[in-house]
Amino acid sequence: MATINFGGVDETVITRDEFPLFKAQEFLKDDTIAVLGYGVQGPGQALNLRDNGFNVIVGQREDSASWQKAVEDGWVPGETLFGLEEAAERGTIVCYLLSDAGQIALWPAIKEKLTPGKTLYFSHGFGVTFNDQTGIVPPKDIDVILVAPKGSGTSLRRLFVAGGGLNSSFAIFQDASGEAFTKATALGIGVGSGYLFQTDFKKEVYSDLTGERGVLMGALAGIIEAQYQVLRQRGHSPSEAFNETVEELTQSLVPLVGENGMDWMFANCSVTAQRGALDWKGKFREATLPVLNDLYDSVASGAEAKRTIERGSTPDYREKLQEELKEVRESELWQTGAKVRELRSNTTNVEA
Ligand SMILES: NC(=O)C1=CN([C@@H]2O[C@H](COP(=O)(O)OP(=O)(O)OC[C@H]3O[C@@H](n4cnc5c(N)ncnc54)[C@H](O)[C@@H]3O)[C@@H](O)[C@H]2O)C=CC1
Ligand SMILES: CC(=O)[C@](C)(O)C(=O)O
Ligand SMILES: [Mg+2]
Ligand SMILES: [Mg+2]
Repeated sequence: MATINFGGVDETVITRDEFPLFKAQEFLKDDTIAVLGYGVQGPGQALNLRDNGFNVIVGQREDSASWQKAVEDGWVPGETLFGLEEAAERGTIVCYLLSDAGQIALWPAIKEKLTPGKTLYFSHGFGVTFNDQTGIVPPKDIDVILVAPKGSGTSLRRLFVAGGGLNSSFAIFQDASGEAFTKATALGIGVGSGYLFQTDFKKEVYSDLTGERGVLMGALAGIIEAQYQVLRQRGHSPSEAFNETVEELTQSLVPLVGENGMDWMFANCSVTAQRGALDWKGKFREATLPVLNDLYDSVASGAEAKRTIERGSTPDYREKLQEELKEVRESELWQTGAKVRELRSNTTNVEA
């Protein structure tokens, strides 16, 4: 366990240097890790764990497209791929990676399989933190832990395959065995994280729900729509509005932020751009602060959880989501994006 100073604040972080993969393999060598759910996190985590040498099985609804995907990924029905309840029965560590609404529906059946000595693993603090709404109250005689990769399961897998990894936060909710901490560490290293940041279930879910509804997804999508709309209404062409709102952001500027911070991105832009950005960022901050505070209140009151559960529990929730995504995809903004993406000059400089 290392103490690392982040901007003046000390935090606890576990690193792969102090807890190498062989130690994780040794610690979990007698365990069967059952990954329930094969949506986005399920495949990422199950495949990384399998490739890292752990005993992994997958549980998924038999009549689903994801079952087929699991078969294509090399999980063998009756050997390493089972129905949800059977996988939970066989696993000593049950990774509950159904959608947060799906976890509620399956809980009564899965709870029965969580016999003393087993471990229940989440990648989100949702089910346990909002248990007044989810009904997810784990039995007292099991370990309950969390490892939450800080990104999409798709990235978790892609970065692993490319030889890297994605960091995770981790937390302990219940330590019946006295070994929950080591177990969470071993699993975090197992799914491919090089660094594990300690948190608790409530902090994980509050920050995660705020982040994805805010800057990471909701605010990003909203502010892009707003700027595109202004440029279009002021007479700019779709390609010009898109290039100045999205293409330059994703292709040029955000990678520079990721590489070396905001001031580095600024420093690689013109003095004119820097002057304007420094003058305007305060206005944007003040304008969005009330919205972000509303958002946090809505997360903390349980209202976001309530809405997620209600909307996610209707029989046609996937179709409805698809319709909403289709509307986004078919908007002028994102149709322009599709065309602009085709024109990326990836190969221009290598052609004769
Ligand atoms: N999507 C991501 O990359 C991330 C997800 N998480 C967390 O990981 C967990 C899993 O999330 P995702 O992979 O996004 O889930 P998902 O929405 O892709 O669903 C996972 C699986 O649950 C199944 N499922 C959904 N409703 C069901 C029901 N009523 N009965 C039986 N099965 C059902 C689906 O068929 C699918 O195989 C969640 O707790 C989520 O918050 C955490 C970090 C990132
Ligand atoms: C990818 C991730 O970490 C999110 C955005 O929080 C999620 O998919 O829930
Ligand atoms: Mg997240
Ligand atoms: Mg999330």
